Amino acid sequence: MNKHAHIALESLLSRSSTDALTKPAPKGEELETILSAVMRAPDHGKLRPWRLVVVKGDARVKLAEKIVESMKRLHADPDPKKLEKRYKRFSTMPMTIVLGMHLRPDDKIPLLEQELAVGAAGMNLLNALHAAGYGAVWVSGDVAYDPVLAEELGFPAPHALAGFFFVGTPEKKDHETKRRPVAPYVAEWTGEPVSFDADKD
Ligand SMILES: Cc1cc2nc3c(=O)[nH]c(=O)nc-3n(C[C@H](O)[C@H](O)[C@H](O)COP(=O)(O)O)c2cc1C
Repeated sequence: MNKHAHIALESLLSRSSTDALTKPAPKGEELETILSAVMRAPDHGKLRPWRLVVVKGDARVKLAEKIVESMKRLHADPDPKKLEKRYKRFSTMPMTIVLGMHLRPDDKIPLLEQELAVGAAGMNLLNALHAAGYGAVWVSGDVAYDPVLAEELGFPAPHALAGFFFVGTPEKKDHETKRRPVAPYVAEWTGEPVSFDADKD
């Protein structure tokens, strides 16, 4: 394996999520390079259904307020502690990138494939952030499926949100979590239906 392949694989194999994030978050040209990784996501029909919304600085507080409003909309009697926790997370994370989906329900490309392409874009974003030395975590929660919040962020139906990426510098240098072996999730098909050790009780 050549050196570049080794470095790229090491990066893929060592990524793990963290929400223990501090400043700095990427900015300027470095951020643009990282975001460019979404343009390498596989994409049936060249629809490019992913959209990235960068939320930083004072706008974080505005987003946190919208998140709390969404929670109040979705729950008749929301737990004040949960409201406070979510407000704090969204208002203090160094940066949040909202991953939106620009969906075309009438296109010949099935909606699921459009959503899968956005998922692949999200994965590329996480990997690019990690490769550049930043930390991140992809979160959703029911607010991610609130059409009113989606519209407030620029995604009126049929467009929607795929989630929120908290982005920053990992507080712990070695935050990497243990990687599970892949063998239980792999099978070779030789003519009969396969089964996986991962699915055995
Ligand atoms: C679409 C999507 C939504 C997610 N939403 C949440 C969430 O709301 N809260 C959470 O703790 N993890 C959520 N996760 C999982 C984390 O992003 C992360 O993958 C998980 O904590 C495992 O960490 P790892 O990426 O290091 O394996 C979500 C993942 C995906 C793909």
